[in-house]
Amino acid sequence: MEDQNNVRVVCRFRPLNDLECQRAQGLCVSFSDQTVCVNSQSDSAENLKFTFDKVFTPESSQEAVYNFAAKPIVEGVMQGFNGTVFAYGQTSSGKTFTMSGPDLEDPITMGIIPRMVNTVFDFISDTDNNTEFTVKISFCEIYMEKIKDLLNPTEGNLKIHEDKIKGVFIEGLTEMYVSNDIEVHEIMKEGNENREVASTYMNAVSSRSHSLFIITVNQTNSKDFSGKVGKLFLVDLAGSEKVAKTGAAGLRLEEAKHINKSLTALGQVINSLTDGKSTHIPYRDSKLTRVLQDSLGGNSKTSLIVTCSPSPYNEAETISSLRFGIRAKAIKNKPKVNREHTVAELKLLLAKCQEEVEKRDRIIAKLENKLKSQGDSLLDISTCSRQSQEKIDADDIMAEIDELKYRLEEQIDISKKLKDNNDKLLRELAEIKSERSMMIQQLEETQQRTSYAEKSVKEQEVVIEKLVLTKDSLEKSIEIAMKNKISSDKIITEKDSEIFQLKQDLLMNSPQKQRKSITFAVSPAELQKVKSQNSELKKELELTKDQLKATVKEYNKVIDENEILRDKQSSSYRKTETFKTVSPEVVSLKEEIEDFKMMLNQLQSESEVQKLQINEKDIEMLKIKEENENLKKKISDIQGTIDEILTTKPPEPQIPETKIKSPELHKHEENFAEMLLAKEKSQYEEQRKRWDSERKDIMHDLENRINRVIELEITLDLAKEAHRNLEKNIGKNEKELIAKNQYMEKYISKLGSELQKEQLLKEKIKTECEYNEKKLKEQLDRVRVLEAECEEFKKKQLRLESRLKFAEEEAYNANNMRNRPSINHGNVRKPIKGGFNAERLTIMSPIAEVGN
Ligand SMILES: Nc1ncnc2c1ncn2[C@@H]1O[C@H](COP(=O)(O)OP(=O)(O)OP(=O)(O)O)[C@@H](O)[C@H]1O
Repeated sequence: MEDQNNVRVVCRFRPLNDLECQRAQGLCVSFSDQTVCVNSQSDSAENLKFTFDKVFTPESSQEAVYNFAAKPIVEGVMQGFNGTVFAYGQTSSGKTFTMSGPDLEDPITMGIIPRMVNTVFDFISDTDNNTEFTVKISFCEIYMEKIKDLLNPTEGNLKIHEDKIKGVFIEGLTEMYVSNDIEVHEIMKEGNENREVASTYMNAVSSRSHSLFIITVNQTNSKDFSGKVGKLFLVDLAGSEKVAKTGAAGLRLEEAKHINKSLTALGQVINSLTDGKSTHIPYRDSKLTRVLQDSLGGNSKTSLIVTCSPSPYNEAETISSLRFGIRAKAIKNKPKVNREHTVAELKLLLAKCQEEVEKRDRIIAKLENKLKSQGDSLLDISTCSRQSQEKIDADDIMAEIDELKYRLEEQIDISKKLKDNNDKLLRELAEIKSERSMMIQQLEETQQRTSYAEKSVKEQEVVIEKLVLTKDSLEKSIEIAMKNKISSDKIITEKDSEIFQLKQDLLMNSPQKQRKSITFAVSPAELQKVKSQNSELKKELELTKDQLKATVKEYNKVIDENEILRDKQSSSYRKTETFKTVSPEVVSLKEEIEDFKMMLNQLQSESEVQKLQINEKDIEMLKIKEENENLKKKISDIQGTIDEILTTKPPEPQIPETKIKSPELHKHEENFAEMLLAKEKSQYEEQRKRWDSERKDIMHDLENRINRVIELEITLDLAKEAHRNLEKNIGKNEKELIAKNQYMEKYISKLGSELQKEQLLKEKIKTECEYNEKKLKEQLDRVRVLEAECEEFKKKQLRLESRLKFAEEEAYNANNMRNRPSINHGNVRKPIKGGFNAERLTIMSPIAEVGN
């Protein structure tokens, strides 16, 4: 039964919402039964008219929409056709409202899907009990080009496949057997909770994916074992949206891009299907079009509900949706009943054929016998004609028998194949079972290892925490030690400079100033004071040094002068000697005395100057005692010489014996000589007195100087002692500091090495941790893989079990064709016999098992 069938397209307008009421006044559309007229608000645009199979106004009920747009489709499904109902429209136009409705169980507001489910079960309950039904449901969504199983959300990226028997299908999609509408509602609710929805400016609960609700109805007639299967696709498309209006950003924007892209692909498929010239239909451009391949231009009865907003605010989107609907209306599908030839049905057919063959064989045999008994002569024309007629019949029958034989052979082949397949499946099942037990064992081992690894990771984490704490405290200690070291270094440097300064001062400074006891631990103010004192002492020392130099210079000068004086004295002495020996030369002697006097005067004046100079310069002498003694000795020599000179009587002038002097002349000469002598004597006395006083002064000065020298020597000794003490103290402190420093350095190096060790340990633990984490991750991944595999195996096993049971059932059915007892396969399949009306809403069976 094949027919060309256009896609039924209806259009539904929803009431205005709050946003639209705020944005614009009134409606932009007017309706008739099948026509929508868009009264464009913009001056440039002309009014547009669109004709559909039906137009539903904002006042239209859910039931009305269902009855027109969906009920015929579900009725077709119950006859073995494939059916599709899908809703298309801009975001917030009412697709979900139309397909699901706000309440699945509210008879007024429930949408197309729950109504269809009701229709399916109504149909089953209204059918006589010779037909057995199984109803399976699947629920998935296409979100960002990935197919997610809403009944098993762990399956997030299912693949689409196609084969000759099944057509296009989603591999691995969960199919649940259901036996009543309440179960379906429960499963739907569960699936809806897994859907991707989000709030946008346009819709508080906007679907961000295309959802597909699939109902598969299998029916088998228990009389003729004929079977048929109808598949119903109920599609709630995601809404096309203008990003500016919905305010989509980030993930919402990505979703919007995918939604719009797949809807464009849908539009292109519809264009290609309807333009009359395309040879290629781009079904593979998106998952949506690929899944809906049969619904669009294929083996399906399809209804499209275009949902629209009547507001001028959404005029452009409404026009676009209406255009889409108009194009879709032109799609022609080729729906056909999906018959299923069960083994039982075929065997029944075969048995019938065999019966017929046997019957015919019997007739032929009878005829042949008759022929033989009557002989060839009895054959007349009429017999011939009857025979020929019978022969024709027989030929037909033989042909039919041949065909039946051929079909029988085919069925035997199929049965054989099924048996082989069954055996293979059994073997697979056994393998899977053993594999599964191995995997469970592996899983247990892995879990054990994982728990060990977790435990060791925890322990290591504790160790790391402790180490981190130790490291922190060590770092703090090091910090403190470093600070101490820095301050110690600073103190050492200060002390070094102080020591150096003090050493310098000690070398240069006057001991007097250093009498003060110098302690090591001086305050900065004291230090400053000491420094200033030191500089003063230094200055004083410099001055003293200069004075000493000057004194030495003067001393040398005095010595030189004394030398001159002695030379002069000796020359005077030599002259006196000459005077004694040469009395006749009195005149020249007088002259010489005059010279001498002058010289003495000069000496006197020079001595005066010297005295003045000595008095003026308060020079301190740094001379060792020997030099003083020498000075004293020299002075005493001078003194001796002077005394000698003074005590020595001048030689009496010798009168040459050859020349006889007169007594008056002689007396006169004697008087003159005495006078001269007295004068000279008084002069000598005077000079001696002066020299005495000078000597006294010098002696006094010398004594002072000696005292000063002694004093300086004492000060020097004290200073030396203080220096020694200081050195001792400094040495002691220095030693302490050095020891302290060494200790600190040792401590720091120890801490450093400990820290290094800790860091190495930490690094080691870190790498171990990383390694363990990696291992753990690997193990977890492995566990996950194993779990997934296990899950997969479980599923496979279930599928195999169900297939096996199905095959067993089929085999059993085949063996008990005529007297078939009813089999209840528990939770694998849920065969529902037609006419179960009384039980329908009262029995709440457990959610059916997965099947494929
Ligand atoms: N015919 C209607 N009567 C009353 N309210 C409606 C109707 N159609 C839609 N609504 C309301 O409009 C809002 C948006 O509807 P819905 O969520 O079904 O839009 P949608 O097309 O599925 O949007 P999206 O594409 O964003 O998922 C909902 O609050 C819904 O209840």
